[in-house]
Amino acid sequence: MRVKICGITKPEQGLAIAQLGATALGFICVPASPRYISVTQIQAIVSQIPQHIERIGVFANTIIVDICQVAIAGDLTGVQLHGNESPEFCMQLRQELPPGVEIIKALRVRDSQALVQANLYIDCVDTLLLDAYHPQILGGTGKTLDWTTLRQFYPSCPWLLAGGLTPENVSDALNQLKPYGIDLSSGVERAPGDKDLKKVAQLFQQLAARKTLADVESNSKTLRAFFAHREIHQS
Ligand SMILES: O=C(O)c1ccccc1N[C@@H]1O[C@H](COP(=O)(O)O)[C@@H](O)[C@H]1O
Repeated sequence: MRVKICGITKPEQGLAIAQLGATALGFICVPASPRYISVTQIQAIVSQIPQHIERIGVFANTIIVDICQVAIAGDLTGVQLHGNESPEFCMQLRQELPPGVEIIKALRVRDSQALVQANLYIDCVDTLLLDAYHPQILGGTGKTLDWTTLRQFYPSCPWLLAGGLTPENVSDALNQLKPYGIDLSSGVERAPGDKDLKKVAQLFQQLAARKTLADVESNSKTLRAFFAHREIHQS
């Protein structure tokens, strides 16, 4: 599963989080956010982490030329659009970004209308991300989504679940939904931009425990099928 830890501001925390198992690190490029970092700070973090870790810049209502400049200078593998970017904007951005840079469109889910809106983006982005709606704050709110409204959400492109995920509630969320990946920020923090490595470790322990359980279930299913098959052929 893809696991993005967002709002990294310190190189040593970025490296530790990558070593704990994150597949992607997120950098907030939204000046109003308490987690905002400059492209120079992004470069300092990126220089410390292994090349296979995805590097996602988070933008909101930023002009295309500025997104591209940060994507290139920061050696980003993807950009996350967390504002009111239209499908046309995403298509235009695709033309301007270096080839292979992932476009993730975040939708802040206020009601089921947001899920209808998601369909409009499927052909112009690589991945969707669903976050909670907050009237004043764009992201990093710690608010959870109403997961029951997402049970029928099966878009034809990969999607990430975000919004108030924590080591405590991640299992509950994944028992209800089957996203392609998850994205956490404030749920693994001591303060905005200051990640709590103990919480990050707890998160990966939870995910590992779920994987072990799934492996055991799948092995016992295989064994049951094997013995059933043998019984038929021996009788
Ligand atoms: O984290 C921020 O400060 C932020 C600011 C502006 C846009 C997006 C932001 N973060 C994104 O918010 C979600 C969920 O965060 P949380 O887990 O509920 O704290 C995540 O996708 C971040 O990329």
